[in-house]
Amino acid sequence: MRTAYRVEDVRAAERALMARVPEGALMQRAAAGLAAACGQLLGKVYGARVALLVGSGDNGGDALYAGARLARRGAGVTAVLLSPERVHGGGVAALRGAGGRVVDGSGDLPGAGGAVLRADLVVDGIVGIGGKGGLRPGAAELARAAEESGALVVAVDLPSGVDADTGEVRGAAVRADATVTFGAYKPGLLVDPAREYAGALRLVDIGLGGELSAYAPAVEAPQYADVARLLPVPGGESDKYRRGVLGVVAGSARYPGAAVLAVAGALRGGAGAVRYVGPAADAVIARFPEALVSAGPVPKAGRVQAWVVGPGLGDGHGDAGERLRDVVAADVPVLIDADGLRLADASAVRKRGAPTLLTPHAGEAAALLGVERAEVEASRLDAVRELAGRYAATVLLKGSTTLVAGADGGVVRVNPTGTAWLATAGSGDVLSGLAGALLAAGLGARDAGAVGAFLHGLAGRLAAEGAPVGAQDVAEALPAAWRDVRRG
Ligand SMILES: NC(=O)C1=CN([C@@H]2O[C@H](COP(=O)(O)OP(=O)(O)OC[C@H]3O[C@@H](n4cnc5c(N)ncnc54)[C@H](OP(=O)(O)O)[C@@H]3O)[C@@H](O)[C@H]2O)[C@@H](O)CC1
Ligand SMILES: [K+]
Repeated sequence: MRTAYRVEDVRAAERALMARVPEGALMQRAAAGLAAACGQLLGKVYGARVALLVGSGDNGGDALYAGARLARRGAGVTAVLLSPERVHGGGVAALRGAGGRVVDGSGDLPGAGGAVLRADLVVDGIVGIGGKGGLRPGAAELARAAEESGALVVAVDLPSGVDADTGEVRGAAVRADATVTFGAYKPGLLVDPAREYAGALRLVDIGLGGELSAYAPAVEAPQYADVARLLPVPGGESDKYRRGVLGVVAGSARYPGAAVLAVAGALRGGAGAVRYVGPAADAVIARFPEALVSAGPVPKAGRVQAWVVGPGLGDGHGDAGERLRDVVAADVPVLIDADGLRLADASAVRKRGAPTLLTPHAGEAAALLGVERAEVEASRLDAVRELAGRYAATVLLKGSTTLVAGADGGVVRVNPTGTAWLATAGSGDVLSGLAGALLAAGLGARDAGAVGAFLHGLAGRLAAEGAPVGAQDVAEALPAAWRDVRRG
């Protein structure tokens, strides 16, 4: 797992560690890691033009000490100070001692902007975990100059202007090609919209690991090995029931395709068998003769270990409402998606005894929360936690960084395999069948959501290879995604 910790926990761990190491040692470790990363990105340090954007806190101190190291290796380094009267004194002295230049960036001074515009590399040390809100005007102007310069931009600890804990970007922020972060990832580096500003991530070990083990991460991103451990690979004793039989209530006369895609996601995603219940039975059986289909009712469908309900149900007219109620009342894990989210009775969902997994996209989450879609997109971590609490359910919030939160308020999983090519009609139906198959195989709701999102993202990438794909292609690529994960 790639783990990210809350700022207050990082700070507490730093305090504990600082009490045991010489003064300034942590900043020197940070600066050494930062300078090494900058050197690698530049390729050739000697003769490179480097501009440091230096704020008044320790984030600026890191930039100054790293700048001094680059200057000693022959780079031409200019520090632009946003508040010359409140700057890290030791850092300025070190830079000057190494032959670096210092200019006043607090006013409208041509020297400051010029240094940024001419730079090969801009180091963003405006603000780190001490930041509040979007960048202030002077800092925002320098961030714009950095973007216009075409230089490589390396953020120190965090891109300045993004919220470390929530991933929110409320106002101007630095857009970095790479972010060198210290001690631990911060949640905002893994979650959009902030993640998009961070570029490639590099973690510098400053010795915080032991102290941090006292805290639980706020966010974690599963890696290949984590997902491989959770894959329900059949053994010698497996039969279709042991692998998991999934019931699917999806599709309508108007939207039969949603049923076909959900069943495709389940069968390609590892279900031992799928029982489809609803009006799209003919369409399902025509495409998947291995599916067991019936028109209903749900209680007569036969034994299943989990249900998926919702994709393509439409407005809930006819028997659809009854099928939905029966599934919500079932004593097995249930995944509710799409129209099912809108139509399900919230109090019946909350009262369920077996695990529940809700899989809204931002628009659906916004409707459930009674806020604008843009608000959910701006504040995805808050939104997914809030929904999970309200529904006493596990919630998978789809999007560029898909999130999975449990009702217990614990660590939120973020999926690292997403791709914009997955933003295509029916792709969510495939995910619901896939994650439902994982529930039926016995994974808990958080694991089923996280593993489903990981495989779905990977399948999307494999199917797309940089070109458009349809949802069926994504379903067809699921076995390849499985193989990829098992190979590591
Ligand atoms: N502790 C450690 O062991 C280690 C810490 N390390 C480093 O220290 C960093 C944390 O340093 P920090 O606490 O000094 O805060 P920091 O991020 O520099 O920001 C505070 C300054 O920013 C300003 N400011 C705030 N909001 C702003 C805005 N929107 N736009 C513009 N300015 C804004 C704010 O101004 P003020 O509100 O005071 O006027 C204040 O002056 C951390 O990220 C890491 O890089 C490493 O060396 C490893 C060891
Ligand atoms: K920064």
